[in-house]
Amino acid sequence: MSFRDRVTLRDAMRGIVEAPLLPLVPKCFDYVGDVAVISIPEELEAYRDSIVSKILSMRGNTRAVLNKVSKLEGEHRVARFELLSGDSAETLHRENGYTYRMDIRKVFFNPRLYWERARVASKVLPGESVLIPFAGVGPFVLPSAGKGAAVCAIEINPDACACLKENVRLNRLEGQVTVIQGDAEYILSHPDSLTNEGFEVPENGFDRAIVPTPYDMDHFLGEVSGNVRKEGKIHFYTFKTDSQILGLIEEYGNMGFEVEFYRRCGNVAPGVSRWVFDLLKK
Ligand SMILES: C[S@@+](CC[C@H](N)C(=O)[O-])C[C@H]1O[C@@H](n2cnc3c(N)ncnc32)[C@H](O)[C@@H]1O
Repeated sequence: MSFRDRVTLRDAMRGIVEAPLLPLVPKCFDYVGDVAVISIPEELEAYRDSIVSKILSMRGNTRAVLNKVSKLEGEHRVARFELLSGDSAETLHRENGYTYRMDIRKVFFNPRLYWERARVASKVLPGESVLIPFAGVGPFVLPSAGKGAAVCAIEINPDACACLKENVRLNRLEGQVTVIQGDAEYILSHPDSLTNEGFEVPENGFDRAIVPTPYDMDHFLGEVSGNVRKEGKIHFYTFKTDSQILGLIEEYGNMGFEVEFYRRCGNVAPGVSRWVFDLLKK
């Protein structure tokens, strides 16, 4: 069956949900491991059970269904969910050859970014030192370590940190990853704290930084840059409208970076997209 032939959830609910409400049924939903994750609009409250039954019938091994009831919230960037089916939302998710244990009710994870993460990991070279602040459960960390880099990962959410440590073990990458729980802004402005945690910072700075920046933390680029060596690389994620991009390229040039590549990696709000910039520090 080709992608075009695939039956969407909305198609599958035709004849079950009354016609005027059908456009409100999401066309698709995500899987994190064997947990299906959907956002059911309030107007479809009366159809929740039938939507859940349909989702469970669409893929045989679905163990739980989560309904996302809020946007990402707070410093940890975690949404609120209702468990509509199943006993637990803890799962093992496979991405780009690595296994991640997590419960997305406690940690941030977006399965749609798998291609972008593979793209960035493909740039990492064996023996590099790589800094990854805002590391989450490790989707940039494990593939970088798997390429033979020495990775320093910083994450503030204790639940995400615990998952990240377990995921490093699960994928047998213990020798190559140092996980530090704490505020990346504080830690990078006090480089001694990296050494105190057992990470040997290269004398001239990291070879590479991968920065999945949360909203409103663009100022963090300066902090990261101070920890990256001259001619080192920074993969910087930021949320912007199309009209802001040209100005941003100029701004990065003025900050002493060469923009080697940039691309949009998904919409996050009307008119606003997540962008990645591959920067070379001059
Ligand atoms: C957008 S998520 C990205 C997570 C992960 N890199 C991924 O792609 O799945 C941002 C992460 O940064 C963490 N975070 C937010 N503020 C932080 C801070 N000041 N220091 C360290 N981590 C922080 C959040 O807990 C969250 O896990």
